[in-house]
Amino acid sequence: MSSSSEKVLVGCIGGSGLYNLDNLTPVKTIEVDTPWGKPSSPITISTLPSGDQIAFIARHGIGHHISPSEVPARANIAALKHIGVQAIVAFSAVGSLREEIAPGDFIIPSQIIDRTKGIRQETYFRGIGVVGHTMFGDPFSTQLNEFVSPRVEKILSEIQGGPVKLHQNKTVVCMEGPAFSTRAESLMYRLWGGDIINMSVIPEAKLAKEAEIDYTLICTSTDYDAWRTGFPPVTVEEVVKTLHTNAGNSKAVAAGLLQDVHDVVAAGNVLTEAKGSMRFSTITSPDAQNEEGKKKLAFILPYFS
Ligand SMILES: CSC[C@H]1O[C@H](OP(=O)(O)O)[C@H](O)[C@@H]1O
Ligand SMILES: Nc1ncnc2[nH]cnc12
Repeated sequence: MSSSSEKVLVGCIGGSGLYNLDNLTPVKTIEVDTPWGKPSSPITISTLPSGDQIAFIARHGIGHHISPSEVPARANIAALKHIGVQAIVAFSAVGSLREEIAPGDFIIPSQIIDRTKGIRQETYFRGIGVVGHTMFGDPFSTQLNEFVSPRVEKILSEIQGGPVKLHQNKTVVCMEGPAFSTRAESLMYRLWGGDIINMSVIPEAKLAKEAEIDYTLICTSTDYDAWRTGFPPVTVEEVVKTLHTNAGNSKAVAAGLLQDVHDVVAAGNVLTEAKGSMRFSTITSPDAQNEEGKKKLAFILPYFS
């Protein structure tokens, strides 16, 4: 446990069912305006028992009024980066494409198949006169995934009402929604190698890469989507059945994990890949970079100022 500091190094994004971390101690909410608009919700700053602070955003807004295609992901990621966040632990409710991933299980994916439809604002590098191509072969922070996985596994093995199973190194399909998949699509995703499905990891993970933030996604399974013959396809009613238990378990995981994540970020010698990575992804020569575009980028990447 570290000594308390004022810096907010770690952000948490809550998904369906996870609209607050009320098992931590909230100290204030802050409104951050970004060049890409306002985040989904005010940012709640809470303290961990050590006194260290973490930042929380509800992806769909408090009360869940923002549909997956309309989440202001650029503002969410930019606001967190701007207040100092270097690592994000995000949560997501997902459907299972595999028999062995049961409702209630946790999953930490390592790969993504993007099935969004091009209607989301998925990059900071468009229309600004600065061209950047981020590395996305490993869409999550491999270093942060490696750091959190054993810790989440331990927390889930000891959790009240548990143990709860953790699956690692899985592939998440991100669909556009808001309607759920057809049976044919669900079967196709299985053939493609998809293990779980949601509507939110794209563009969140991509934008975190562009903002040089280590990003990991902790998923909770709520249903078997639409691929199982002889069973009805997923409905919101079915998702909601496990959402409450999953949210409780996610809060316990967050409480048990975030101090360690804060400490490893503060140590500065383990999560080494993200910082400075976009310097090498920008192909526009410095003298050709648009000044207004650079100003916008400097909100998240100060070396553009
Ligand atoms: C309520 S079912 C579909 C909805 O749930 C997931 O949300 P989140 O990833 O924010 O937990 C999924 O991505 C869809 O947005
Ligand atoms: N079956 C499903 N498809 C897409 N997103 C989901 N979130 C939870 N269950 C889902």
